[in-house]
Amino acid sequence: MTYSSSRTFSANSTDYKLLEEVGNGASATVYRAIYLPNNRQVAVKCLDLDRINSNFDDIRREAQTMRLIDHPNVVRAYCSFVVERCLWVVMPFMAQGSCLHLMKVAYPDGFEEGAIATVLKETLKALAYLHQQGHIHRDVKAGNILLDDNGEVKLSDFGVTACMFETGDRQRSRNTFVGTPCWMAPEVLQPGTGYNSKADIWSFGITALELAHGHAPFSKYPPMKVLLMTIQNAPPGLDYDRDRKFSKSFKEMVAMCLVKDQTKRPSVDKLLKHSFFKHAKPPELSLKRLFANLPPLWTRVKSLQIKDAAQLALKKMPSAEQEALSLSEYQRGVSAWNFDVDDLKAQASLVRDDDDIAVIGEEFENKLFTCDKDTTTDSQFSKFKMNSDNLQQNEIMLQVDGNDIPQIEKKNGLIVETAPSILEKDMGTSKIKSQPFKIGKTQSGPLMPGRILSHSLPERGHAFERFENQNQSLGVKSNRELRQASNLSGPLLLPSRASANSLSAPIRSSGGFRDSLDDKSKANLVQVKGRFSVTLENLDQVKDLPVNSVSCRTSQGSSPLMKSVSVGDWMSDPKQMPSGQPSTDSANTNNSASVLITHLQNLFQQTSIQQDLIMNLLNSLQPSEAIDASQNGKMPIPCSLENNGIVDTTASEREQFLMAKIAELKARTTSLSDELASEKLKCKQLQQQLNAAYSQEQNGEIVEAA
Ligand SMILES: Nc1ncnc2c1ncn2[C@@H]1O[C@H](COP(=O)(O)OP(=O)(O)OP(=O)(O)O)[C@@H](O)[C@H]1O
Repeated sequence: MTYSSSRTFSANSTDYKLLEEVGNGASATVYRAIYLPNNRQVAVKCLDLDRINSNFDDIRREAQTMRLIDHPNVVRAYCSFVVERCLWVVMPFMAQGSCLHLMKVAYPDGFEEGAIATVLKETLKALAYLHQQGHIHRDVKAGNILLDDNGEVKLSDFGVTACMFETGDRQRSRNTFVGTPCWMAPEVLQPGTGYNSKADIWSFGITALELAHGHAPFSKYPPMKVLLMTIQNAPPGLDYDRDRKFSKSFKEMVAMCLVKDQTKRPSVDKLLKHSFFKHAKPPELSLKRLFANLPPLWTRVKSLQIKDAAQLALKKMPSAEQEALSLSEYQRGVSAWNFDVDDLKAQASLVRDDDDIAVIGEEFENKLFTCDKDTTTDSQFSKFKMNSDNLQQNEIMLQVDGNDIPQIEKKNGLIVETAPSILEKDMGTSKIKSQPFKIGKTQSGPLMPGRILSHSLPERGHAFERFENQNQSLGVKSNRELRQASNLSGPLLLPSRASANSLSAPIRSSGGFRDSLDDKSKANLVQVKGRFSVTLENLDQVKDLPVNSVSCRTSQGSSPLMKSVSVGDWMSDPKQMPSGQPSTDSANTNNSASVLITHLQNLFQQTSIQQDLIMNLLNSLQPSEAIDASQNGKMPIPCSLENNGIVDTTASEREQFLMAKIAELKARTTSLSDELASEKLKCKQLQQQLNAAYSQEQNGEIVEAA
């Protein structure tokens, strides 16, 4: 494939001498080069065909488009041809590189207003030309605004440019999804909306902010979060206080571009008439001084690369440090009694699957965000990897679904947090009318095996509240209401054992379930205390636990996320208990005292932890929360029903009901706490006795040996 717009340049790679690298993009490396036949300096952009998503037709279109471009403010392609697995595009060399590069090197906080006005005005001229020709650039950003030695400004990179006239006017509103998240207009991010050249105006506004601050708004966030923020948040702009140094007309011009409704954005021609551009100086006067004292472009690029490499090396921490970080994150999650929803959001935002990306906006609450190691880039997934690697085959999934509360799951069978409660399901149906509080059926029941101990539910309620406050516009409110219903009045449910790191191996829920224990479990029974039975069948597991550590909170190398949701998960389902350990009787004196001591030490620790957990739960279950929630209109009426008046229960009844449930839950938790306290005491005494027995036994052995 060869396209040449000028006879001056051949499509023969041997005619070009590639010199220094002057830029590196997502899909290409750009070199300064010499065209040997006439010794002219050019830039050669080498697009790695294996790295780019576009198919051959797209690439050909790109080359064709560039070839036809002819405007002083647009970088044109002299010619393009394929060399091995690369497409070479020969262009004019822009000796000062991009505005982004310049900011990185010398203006980290952005340019001053005069320079910005000039750069933007020249860029607008380029856009005016492109739009006139029927093109949408779709990738307007500081990295694509190039500067030459004389201050000339050119818009470059047609990697994602599409020609609106390709297949007639119908293509004016395209439904494809390409570009760079930070600069992308809301309508581009929302599938099915369709967009047109006004998308470039939004990107232009973002570029204005980028030039003013040195970075684009939201640039520190991962892509998915940027998408969400672009759709959900008010448009970014120049701040009255923070951006005091900028003129009112600049602020006004930016605000005009960054209007979410694309039809309300000005055209390029209208923008060019804005007062902000009226006094913009010509480039040679305004821009040359920006790079007057800087070394040549390639030297700057090189030193930037070295700096970046050094930073990258710093980030690549040894595994011990990673573990320490993992530990600290884990402790943070546990001590705060929640998992940080912002973290979850951040992780949800690491989604790479385009299908998932394209499900934002109005449909948000019905969509699934999947964090998948396989479909996420290494850097994006680094945190996840760090967290989940230690859980071996398990992956974590965050779901946001219309019917389900956000769920954390480990794939491959080990469930950390499962499907929504019966209540949540039921409340979404018309059954609600006759059984508005079906939860009552379960809330006072026994500890349920195989389900979740929602030890952090109140906190999670708050956490999700934060999350949902940000998502009100997306209609997630109804989900919160459903969730809170279960949070406040749901049964105290015990989960399956989530992982080997679960803190409560030796304690099993029994109580009313004692009879249901299988024979083997009964044989292993050491002690029944209230709702709990202590068996010896987990002795091996218990031995694995660090004897002198405070708790599994300090165990290293596990997922903070997983732990923060799994701490306090209690083994409760006899069927799910690991079996195969030798059956032992509680009175079996064949067990050596040392093993029992170890066991009891661990038991003691476990009990302390459980007690801590319960105390925390108690502390977090303040009735005032429920009152607050009800006053804020957050009580559990599903939106769909609330609006059409099917639900006839008044707010105060619900409030009373939930208050009663809280009180009940609190009472049950208190009793559990008491039981644990007494268990703890008992363990301590047993331990002392066994310590004494052990030392006696040792003394006896020594005497015997003597
Ligand atoms: N003609 C040119 N002259 C000088 N430098 C250039 C030229 N073209 C590109 N560069 C430099 O190379 C960098 C990367 O180029 P370009 O943006 O075309 O690559 P890309 O892979 O398409 O990037 P992205 O997809 O991230 O926009 C630019 O930011 C700029 O600094």
